[in-house]
Amino acid sequence: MGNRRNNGSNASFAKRRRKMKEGLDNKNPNEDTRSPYVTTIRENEKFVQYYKMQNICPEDEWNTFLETLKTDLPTSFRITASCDVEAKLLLKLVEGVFFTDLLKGEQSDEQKNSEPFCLPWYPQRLGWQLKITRKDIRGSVAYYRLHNFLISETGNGNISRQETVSMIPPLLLDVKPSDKVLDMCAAPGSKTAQLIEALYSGSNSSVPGGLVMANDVHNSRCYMLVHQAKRLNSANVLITNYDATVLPVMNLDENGHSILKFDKILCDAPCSGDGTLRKNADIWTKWSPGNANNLHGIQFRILKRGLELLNVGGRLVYSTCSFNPVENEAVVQRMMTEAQGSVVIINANDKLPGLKTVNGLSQWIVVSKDLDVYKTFEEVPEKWNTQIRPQMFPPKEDLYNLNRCIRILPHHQDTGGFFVAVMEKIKPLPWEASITPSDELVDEAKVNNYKRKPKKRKYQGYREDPFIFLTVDDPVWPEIRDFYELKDFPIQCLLTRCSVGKKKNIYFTSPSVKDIVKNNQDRVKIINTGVKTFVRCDNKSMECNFRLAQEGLAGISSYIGQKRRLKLTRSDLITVLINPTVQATSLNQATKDILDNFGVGSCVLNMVDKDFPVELVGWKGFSTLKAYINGECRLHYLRLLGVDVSEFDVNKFKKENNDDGTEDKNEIGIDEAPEVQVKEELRQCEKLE
Ligand SMILES: C[S@@+](CC[C@H](N)C(=O)[O-])C[C@H]1O[C@@H](n2cnc3c(N)ncnc32)[C@H](O)[C@@H]1O
Repeated sequence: MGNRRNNGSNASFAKRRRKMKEGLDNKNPNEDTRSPYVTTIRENEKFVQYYKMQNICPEDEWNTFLETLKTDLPTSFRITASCDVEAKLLLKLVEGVFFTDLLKGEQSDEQKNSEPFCLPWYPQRLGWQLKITRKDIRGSVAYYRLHNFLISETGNGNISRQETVSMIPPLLLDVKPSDKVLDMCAAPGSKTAQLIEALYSGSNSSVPGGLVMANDVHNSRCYMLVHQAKRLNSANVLITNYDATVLPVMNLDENGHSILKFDKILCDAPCSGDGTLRKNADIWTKWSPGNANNLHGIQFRILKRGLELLNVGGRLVYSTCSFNPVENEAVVQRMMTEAQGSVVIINANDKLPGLKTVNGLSQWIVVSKDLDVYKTFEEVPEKWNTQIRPQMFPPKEDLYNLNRCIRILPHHQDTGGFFVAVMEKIKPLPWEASITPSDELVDEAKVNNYKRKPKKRKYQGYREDPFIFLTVDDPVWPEIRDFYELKDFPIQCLLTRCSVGKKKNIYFTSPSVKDIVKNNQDRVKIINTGVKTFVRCDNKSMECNFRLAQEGLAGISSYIGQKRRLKLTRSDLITVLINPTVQATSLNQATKDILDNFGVGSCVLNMVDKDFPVELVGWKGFSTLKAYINGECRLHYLRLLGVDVSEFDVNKFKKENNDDGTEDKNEIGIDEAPEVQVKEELRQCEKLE
């Protein structure tokens, strides 16, 4: 258990064998030169003593709890819920093609041990767990197809590989399409992705009314959020870079008369992370009770700011991946004391039927980093007074229903550990009652001025380009509007990041996000927003200098007229998806006839099917048609259309064993940018003439 081999896979062995053949390496291939196993120590006496005293786990389960913590974490993933139709089709594939062999019929021992199972509490059967680890999947011949599928669909945002317990907090927030949602400590963003998906799931609009603001204090980690948001192609997301304890309020108008308060807030606080011991085994050696004491203060301040930014009637979920009551119940209790009845803890236990949890604690112990136990703050020696605070101690009686919080223990469902509290704000916080929106801004300005005086703050990370919104008199607008026959288009929702020179990419944001960015970008550090929608492609054969981008198509499709739309049959669409470029003559006669009179350039390819409507960006050449989408997206739609794409799968095990170095993969994807292709066609026509 817990063995890690440094750089010693079969793959590297096979590679070396090949190199030998070529005379590049004169080592004996039969000699195992791999470095020895490095054993990770999964023991910590203080951890055992501490948590036994804390009673986080029933006594008779303690040994199983501890033994489970020492094992590797199984793999889990979930299917993206944004689009119900696609989610159902993907689920059918997962349960069919990928899991049939594992669920029934002939099974190897390897497969028997790794049976996948559906997480009973995850809606619509979209959450899955396998009994084997990610490393096992990567290293298993039986699983290469599933592994390839997961990677391929993850890249395009159709599947998310996410730890099982991490899926819980966003579900408990119960996000609706119209909700304004804040994710305070969001990076790397697996929960943010779930929150974004929830906006779309059940919405009857491709641009829901709500939004997700994802924030993180670390500039570099904010770019992980940009990556997450990009996978989901949402116009309803903005990413900010702030210390969540002083997250500024957002103006909704120029004068600051109206400010943004959120309906749902996720406060997934930074924590000591001992719930992730199965994944991050190095925590075993670093673990100390002092870590939790040091984090309690910031966790409390983040939670407090969250509740300040929450609407009355709104819901906040506080979560950590730590077992420690000092980071969990003690933080919640401290907040409840300050909130003086304006916040209630609601029962998280019955919200996800099938999820096994234990109730939050109402009693716990507070210790020094040396494990000295203190019953009251008065007993704490002065030297620990900055680390151990009076508010960390448990209440004499549980006035706030701390037992309604939940803890997930690893041995109950073969997962990581987690803590969640669901809170609702039922009236303004005591110190909010007399504050008007403009007071909040004035107060904030005072805080900022005060902060700036002693030390000029250095700008952290990249300086972002401004977000420049288009207006009706923008010179590029008429050509875009006319070419795509855009009707009643909210042009004020289009933006660029180019302050000088030609506009390159044009992004689309939802109206709600637009208002926030416009009214705050001068005072708040916004890292990213908008989904790429129009891209400059200077091509003389096309009447407009901007092509459509697949990423933004869903958001603007309803405004696009018929002139640039092409209806395809199912078989036409499959042909276009399989081949990088298709001659019009190889399509259905009716499609070919339409194509004869269809102008060159960017267009929308529609497969009109009541069960599975598909809409893709295409490119009409002089006599050709192609889908202007990436290779993974092609594979995704081919899979959903029921085409067997296994010929495009790379069997890395087989590939490694090919002594001649040949690959077994058929490539799929765009071979050349359509504009290059058109130029080539033009040259060919000129030659013929
Ligand atoms: C537990 S992780 C969040 C995981 C994330 N919610 C997810 O599901 O992918 C905590 C995050 O909080 C961020 N963080 C730490 N201190 C913060 C602060 N004062 N304000 C905002 N974010 C903070 C860290 O950079 C880290 O990304």
